[in-house]
Amino acid sequence: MTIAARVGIIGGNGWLGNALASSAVTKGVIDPARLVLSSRSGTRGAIDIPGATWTRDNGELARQSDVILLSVRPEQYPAVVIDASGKLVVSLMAAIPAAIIAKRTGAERIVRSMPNAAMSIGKSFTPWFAAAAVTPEDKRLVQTLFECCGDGDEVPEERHIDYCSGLCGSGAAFPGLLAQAMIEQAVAQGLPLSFARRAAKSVLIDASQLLAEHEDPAPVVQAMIDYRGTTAAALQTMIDCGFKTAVGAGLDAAAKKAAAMAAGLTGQLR
Ligand SMILES: NC(=O)C1=CN([C@@H]2O[C@H](COP(=O)(O)OP(=O)(O)OC[C@H]3O[C@@H](n4cnc5c(N)ncnc54)[C@H](OP(=O)(O)O)[C@@H]3O)[C@@H](O)[C@H]2O)C=CC1
Ligand SMILES: O=C(O)[C@@H]1CCC=N1
Repeated sequence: MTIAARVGIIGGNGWLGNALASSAVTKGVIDPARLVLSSRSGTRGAIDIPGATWTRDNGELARQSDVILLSVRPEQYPAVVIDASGKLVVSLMAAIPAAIIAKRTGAERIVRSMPNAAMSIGKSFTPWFAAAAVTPEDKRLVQTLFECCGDGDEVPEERHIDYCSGLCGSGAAFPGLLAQAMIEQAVAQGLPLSFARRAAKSVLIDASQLLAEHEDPAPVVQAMIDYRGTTAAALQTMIDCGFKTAVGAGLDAAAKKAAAMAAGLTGQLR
């Protein structure tokens, strides 16, 4: 699908906004002549998108766009004042509820999404929630857009997006934490740092592809436990030490942080 609508991205020079814009143009999904990007400072280190229009004026961007993506940080959103009445607004922002976006923009067709940092390498799985007024055609557009940078899927309730702040948005950082823990342990055992880094990254980037062959990771883990060897000992000990509890607490913490960020901004978002 190519997107015929005019698309505007507020925060188009940022990590996610710029990744989405450049992937959509590179894949031929958006014609750069129908793309407007805004920021306060200009392109500033962003990937150049020949043919796209840059502006510092979000009002102008809104006037020139049928679909408006909000890709500023939550704390920057109070300064973004636009009239998007009758338009589709797609938020990439953590924390900010759809009702607040609707009230501030005048739009009824609101989508909230939760990408992750891997959008910059075309590998973000991006869940999205659509408010009641969003049309089936809007939904196809949103899914097409997110497929430019990986994949996506609709979630039935808005609260799932806040939960996905941890599962999907923050989740991209979890393998790094596991790698770091493995490296620190290996170095403590006297292995050279460069060796430990190669070993941990190989496990997390290459060996993890074992999962790609299975829809459900549970049989992969179970097969290792059933083998009753060193891997089973490692896995069971990690589980007994609270691995699953720690993961659950981390996911809950991300969702709670999203709620706290939203509550902290309430006064500024009237
Ligand atoms: N990065 C991530 O891993 C994830 C981020 N998100 C969400 O995505 C959103 C974007 O994040 P990310 O791309 O990382 O953020 P960045 O800080 O990289 O990008 C935000 C951009 O917005 C621009 N900006 C700020 N204020 C305005 C304004 N008033 N008008 C126009 N542009 C403005 C900034 O540029 P300038 O200073 O030049 O104006 C900046 O480059 C956030 O809300 C975040 O919660 C969600 C999931 C994962
Ligand atoms: O860390 C953050 O706040 C952003 C939003 C969700 C994931 N990353």
